[in-house]
Amino acid sequence: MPTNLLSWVVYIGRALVPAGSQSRIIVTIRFIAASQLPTPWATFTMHGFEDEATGKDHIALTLGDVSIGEAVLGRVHSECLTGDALFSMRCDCGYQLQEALKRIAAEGRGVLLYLRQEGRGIGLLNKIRAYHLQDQGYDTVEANEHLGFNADLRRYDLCVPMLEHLGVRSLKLMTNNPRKVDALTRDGVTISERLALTTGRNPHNEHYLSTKAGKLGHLMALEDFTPAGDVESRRKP
Ligand SMILES: Nc1nc2c(ncn2[C@@H]2O[C@H](COP(=O)(O)OP(=O)(O)OP(=O)(O)O)[C@@H](O)[C@H]2O)c(=O)[nH]1
Ligand SMILES: [Zn+2]
Repeated sequence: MPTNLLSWVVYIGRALVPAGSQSRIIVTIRFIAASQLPTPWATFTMHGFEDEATGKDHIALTLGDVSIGEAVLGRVHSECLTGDALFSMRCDCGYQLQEALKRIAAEGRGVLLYLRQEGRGIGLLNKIRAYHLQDQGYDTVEANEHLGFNADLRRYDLCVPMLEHLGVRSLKLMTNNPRKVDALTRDGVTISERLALTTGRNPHNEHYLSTKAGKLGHLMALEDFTPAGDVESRRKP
């Protein structure tokens, strides 16, 4: 129900009841505004949303008409400030983000949801604490657990109202993470296909990638990866 010209409620009061629990998480996503976003690969439309429940801002980038019937090439990307913005080679996030945008540009049509759930949901400062432990030999899962967190605290229920707002009905999802596919599907997102996104392997993230495959169930082998380029080539179209 619109409240004013720039800001209207897309979705209110979606109740999620986890199996075996009486707790209810209310998801409230409000569309705020949209603008053009030129990038080296294409000029996307950037749609800004606010999650009233958490106060977090989330973004969708779209290219082409994503509201027509067929499945849309898509990426659901969780924030990684270090990898996405600061060129970190500890993980593969920045490389995946760039590759996803390139593939959407090549297809001429697609959507990327950029979710502000840094550090698999534990936040930036706790991710730095986890990295400190990893510097001492813990792996990415052990570090989270040592800090008292589960390995992955992300949620995907907020994707549904964002995709509904954009008119996207089905995704060809770029991810190596089958648990992300399951979680999205459980939350009501239709995924017609999973497409691997194996890029950015380098000497600093090989152990991290192996742990994701071994402990977090990511469907990838190190041999599948295209190597990371240098910083210059990461920024070129
Ligand atoms: N807690 C923690 N979070 C991390 C670490 N490395 C990356 N992240 C966060 O992990 C999230 C990305 O998750 P990944 O496990 O890399 O990948 P995914 O999203 O599950 O799967 P893909 O779709 O294949 O990328 C981002 O929010 C990063 O900030 C780490 O060592 N510890
Ligand atoms: Zn990362």
